[in-house]
Amino acid sequence: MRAASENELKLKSSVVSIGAFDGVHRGHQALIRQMVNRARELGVPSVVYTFDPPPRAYFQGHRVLTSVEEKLELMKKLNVDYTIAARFNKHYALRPPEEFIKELRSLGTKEVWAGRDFRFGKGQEGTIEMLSGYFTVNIFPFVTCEQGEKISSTRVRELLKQKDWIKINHLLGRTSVDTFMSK
Ligand SMILES: Cc1cc2nc3c(=O)[nH]c(=O)nc-3n(C[C@H](O)[C@H](O)[C@H](O)COP(=O)(O)O)c2cc1C
Ligand SMILES: Nc1ncnc2c1ncn2[C@@H]1O[C@H](COP(=O)(O)OP(=O)(O)OP(=O)(O)O)[C@@H](O)[C@H]1O
Repeated sequence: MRAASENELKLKSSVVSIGAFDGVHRGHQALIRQMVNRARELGVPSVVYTFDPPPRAYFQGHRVLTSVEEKLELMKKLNVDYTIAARFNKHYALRPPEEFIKELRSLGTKEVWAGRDFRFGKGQEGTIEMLSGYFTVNIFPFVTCEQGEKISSTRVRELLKQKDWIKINHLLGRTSVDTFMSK
């Protein structure tokens, strides 16, 4: 797997998932596995397009669950071919959805895999509907925990405040104490 900044990577074809993926929790993992399987099926590279820092950390000062280095490692374990970690700053956040779509086209994007709440571009103006005008967009169903609640980075952050390691590990699908104890 290779890491790249935005605009550097050009591909003839690919299947792509885009998101903050902070925590790389079980919901993210399931979505990415599905995207990787689909890329294999089509015989094209799989791409995760993520952000450093996560947009919520940038705008709302939320605690970052996964460093960019750890995220790259986790994507490698999920057999992702390319992970793009775009530097999310003032300039980047102002990019209109059309510009982001242009960038996705330069990745030869054949299919996008995302959850139904996915938004992108300046002021979150970009929608799944807009994306569907350019690419085949597949909506992946939300993975929930036993209580039926959607697994989310937000939920992991809440549990972190309560130091509920058992639930955190359950939502992440891995042991996390070492990672978070040091922060
Ligand atoms: C080019 C670009 C510009 C963005 N600008 C904003 C913004 O102005 N405000 C905002 O809240 N989020 C912005 N975002 C972040 C998205 O709303 C969203 O968090 C991101 O696409 C990741 O999706 P996810 O939240 O489902 O992980 C931007 C994303 C992209 C790709
Ligand atoms: N539980 C889940 N099951 C399947 N897909 C998910 C799940 N949670 C998020 N996704 C998808 O993963 C991508 C990245 O999502 P994102 O990083 O915003 O995760 P999140 O857990 O919803 O974060 P936050 O709680 O900060 O909003 C999006 O396409 C989103 O729809």
